[in-house]
Amino acid sequence: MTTSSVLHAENVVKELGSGAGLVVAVKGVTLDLVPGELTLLMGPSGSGKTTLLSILGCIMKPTSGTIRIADQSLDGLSAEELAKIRRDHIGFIFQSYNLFPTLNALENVRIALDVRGVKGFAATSRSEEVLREVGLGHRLTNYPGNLSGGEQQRVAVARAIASSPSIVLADEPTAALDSENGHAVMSLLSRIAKEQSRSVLAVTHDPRTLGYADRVVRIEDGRIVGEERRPEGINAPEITDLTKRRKLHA
Ligand SMILES: Nc1ncnc2c1ncn2[C@@H]1O[C@H](COP(=O)(O)OP(=O)(O)OP(=O)(O)O)[C@@H](O)[C@H]1O
Repeated sequence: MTTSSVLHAENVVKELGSGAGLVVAVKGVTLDLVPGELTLLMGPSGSGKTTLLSILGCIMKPTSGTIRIADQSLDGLSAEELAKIRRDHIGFIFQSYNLFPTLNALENVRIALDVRGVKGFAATSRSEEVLREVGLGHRLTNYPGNLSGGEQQRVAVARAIASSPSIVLADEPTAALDSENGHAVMSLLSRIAKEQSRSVLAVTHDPRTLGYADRVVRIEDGRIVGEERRPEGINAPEITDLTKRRKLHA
């Protein structure tokens, strides 16, 4: 475990199914997430990416192994205690955005604060603030049906960061987006990691995302088979360019 690690997973194993259908989806994964980095988790279909993400996000308990988040071990915690860790430390972003269709952009973000006990004016102003941060200050009252896919995913990013989690987990965040919106969302995730010192981990198959990564972790058949660090600054020109484009489209 590194001293600055906000999440440490040690020798995590996850079995799914039972009897003849038993699958060992994760086979002894050790992984650290540190602030300020965008890490990509890449691997073929069925390699255990979503299962591992669910365990790191306290959605699923490992069969064995340990997870520490913000220096707290998750061993033996009840479902309620895990839910509290999740609420306090983790923001999620999904491939299909998972917005409520009957709530507007502001309300979709506000609801994430509401479940954390932030209500009233504080919740509204924080929701506006994060929607502005993701370039959607002019779309506060739009419903998901009246937003593009890229805009919906940016609402989902705003919702994920509204409560200032130290860890943001994203499952295929660009899979449903066209090229330009995919780049804009990755640029945003990179910015969230760097400027706000969060640990962002994104599961992806998408080669367009590579230029934004600080680190790429490769998983095959439930095991981490490789890890590369991207040289400092490799993505800087692209991000600058795409950030400008994002602003133009905002
Ligand atoms: N509920 C389950 N019961 C049994 N096996 C399961 C279950 N869920 C997933 N699996 C198996 O566990 C393995 C890992 O699945 P997982 O969804 O984590 O992979 P993935 O890398 O995210 O795949 P994809 O890229 O296709 O989403 C696969 O072999 C899958 O078939």
